[in-house]
Amino acid sequence: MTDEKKPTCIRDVVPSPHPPPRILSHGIYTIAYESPSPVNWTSDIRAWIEQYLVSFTNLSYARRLFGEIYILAPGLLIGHICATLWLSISDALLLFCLGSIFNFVEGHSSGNVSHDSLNIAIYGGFFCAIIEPACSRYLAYVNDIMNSRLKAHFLPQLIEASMRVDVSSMQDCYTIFPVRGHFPSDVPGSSFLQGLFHIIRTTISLLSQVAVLMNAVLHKPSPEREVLFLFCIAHPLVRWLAPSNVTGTQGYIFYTLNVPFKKMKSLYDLAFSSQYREELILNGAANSIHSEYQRSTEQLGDEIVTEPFPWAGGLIRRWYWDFLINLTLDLPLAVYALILPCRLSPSSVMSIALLQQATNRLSLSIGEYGMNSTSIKSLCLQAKWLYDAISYKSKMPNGPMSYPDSSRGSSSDGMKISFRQVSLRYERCSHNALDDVTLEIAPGQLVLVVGVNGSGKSSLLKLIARLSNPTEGEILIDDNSLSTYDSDDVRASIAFLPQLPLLFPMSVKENICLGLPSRVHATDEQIQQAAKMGSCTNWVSKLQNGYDTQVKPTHDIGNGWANGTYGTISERLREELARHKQQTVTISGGEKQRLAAARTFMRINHTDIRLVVVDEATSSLDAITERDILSEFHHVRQGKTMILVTHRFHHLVKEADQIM
Ligand SMILES: Nc1ncnc2c1ncn2[C@@H]1O[C@H](COP(=O)(O)OP(=O)(O)OP(=O)(O)O)[C@@H](O)[C@H]1O
Repeated sequence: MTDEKKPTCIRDVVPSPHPPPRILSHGIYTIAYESPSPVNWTSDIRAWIEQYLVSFTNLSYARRLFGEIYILAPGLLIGHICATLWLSISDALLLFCLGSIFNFVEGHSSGNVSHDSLNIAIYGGFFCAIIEPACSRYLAYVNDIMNSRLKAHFLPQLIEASMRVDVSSMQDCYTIFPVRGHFPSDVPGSSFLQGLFHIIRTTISLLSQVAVLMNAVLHKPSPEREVLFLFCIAHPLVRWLAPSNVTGTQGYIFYTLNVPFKKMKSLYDLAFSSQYREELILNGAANSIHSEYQRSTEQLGDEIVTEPFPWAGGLIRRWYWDFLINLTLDLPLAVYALILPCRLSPSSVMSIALLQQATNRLSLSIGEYGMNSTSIKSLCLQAKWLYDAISYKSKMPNGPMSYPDSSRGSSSDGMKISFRQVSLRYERCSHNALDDVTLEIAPGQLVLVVGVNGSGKSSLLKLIARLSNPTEGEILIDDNSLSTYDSDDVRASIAFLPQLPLLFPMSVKENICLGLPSRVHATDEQIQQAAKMGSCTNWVSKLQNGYDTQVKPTHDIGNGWANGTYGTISERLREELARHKQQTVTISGGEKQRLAAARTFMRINHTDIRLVVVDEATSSLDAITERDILSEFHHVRQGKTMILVTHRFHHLVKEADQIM
């Protein structure tokens, strides 16, 4: 083991093979984006084909996901498709009805009137107006049910996959589970489905509107037809070409190194977050927060702090794009009059009115299309991410051997542990946490591990539970390499009481029973016995709901929106909200350690434990409780190896078989 606490980890700087990004400034923020590479037809076409082929491969994931969703809710999905199709064409139908009404007005002025088409247009318009909200409501209803079914189907699979992720890989959780969001609002598969329907709806909607418009335009005499045609395509074309921001259509990142701003952000968190309040008051810092904030504000001055999003200043696309968009949308009448000054007739005016309506609707549809930039490619990727996440394979695969196995040398006295020149270096660390460790622990031994802070005691114990693999050397359990065993079996044989035990957001009872195999259903007596061994009985009896008290409430309540503003609720509703809030219990450090000890005893009492590890788990306990708990561990030692890490070891020296 290394003897002294070394400096904290540093990240190795790896030179990037890519050209440096382009940099923009926006107030306190620096914006970095990649410039589009110059056009190189051969490589561009090859890249395009490669991309297409990749999308094509990923298409199978999308097909699979869609098939799975169909099986979950066939009737609802078909209903969803029908409602979406109707909503897709309803704008075009309305446009068609409007065109018919204009035709009627035109015909009226030229004496060529058809009342039938007028009736159809009026009834058609009414029908569309009634059906559209009904479809929208039906879709909202279907989405809710679909989301519940998707959650019930995919979340257990994702949770199972997540539990296969080892400790160090879990730090990249967002890379492994890009489909995972906030519970319960984000539903795996839902954004895929919504994206798919969005593409269907906007594409059909745009095509049908353009078709209706073209049909109207093609019936006009030349050159009126050409001018109208120009207007028809000009606005959609400009909107399509216009970049969404000043970096073009490129993605970008932004960051700030502004010191006063960062300080203001921290102070803001301190001022409004409940977790710091007690410490702030105790440290007498509560009164200085606002003056510190004031000072940082003055240092920051008039700097722009608005985050650089495309709709904020500094990132907005060049002014002429907006000018062109408005020109093609709002000024057809003026341009029309300019080009055809002597040709204006009542019929032309009708055409312009129709055109104006149509371009407005088209503009809305294009805006909707652009707002959600889902593409078939990204849908396929989403489906791939979901299935990749579900089929995640651990970086530390389980070995084939079950544990314990008496035919392979597992003694009934407990676990035998051997370290052969083991070193451990954590990822992105500059120094070893353990250096060339060789040790031998016989079955049933009581071993004390002592050492200065940071010398690697906890790391050594975590290696035995295979929370990480050694960088060098080998660990043997019962004379076989640890990696040849099924890690779940080995962990099931270890009761590990960690240094900083965590309480889980469950009841006291569930906290004690966590870790029992699902086949074991603990009775109240068994729970109370474990609690007694962990010295919990006294303080649990003082809790309002005893063993059913929720530790760390989940706070699954909240207030909604009123007139578009969050949180504007009356005093009466505020009281009602408070009434449903779960009571928060304050648990001291020592009580946490007792509860964790009770959990360990529960495992020891009801599962086949062969190694007990207690990693400085009594540091917050008073002397009497520490003695009681350690003597309980002593009572259950039979048939188990036991490793204790402690700084207060003198009274244990007599009983220890080994001191490391
Ligand atoms: N997950 C981790 N990632 C990176 N470095 C770590 C990690 N865990 C521990 N270390 C580093 O490894 C070294 C050994 O830590 P470890 O917790 O094993 O020491 P310890 O002897 O148990 O300390 P203490 O007595 O304070 O509990 C320390 O330098 C620590 O900073």
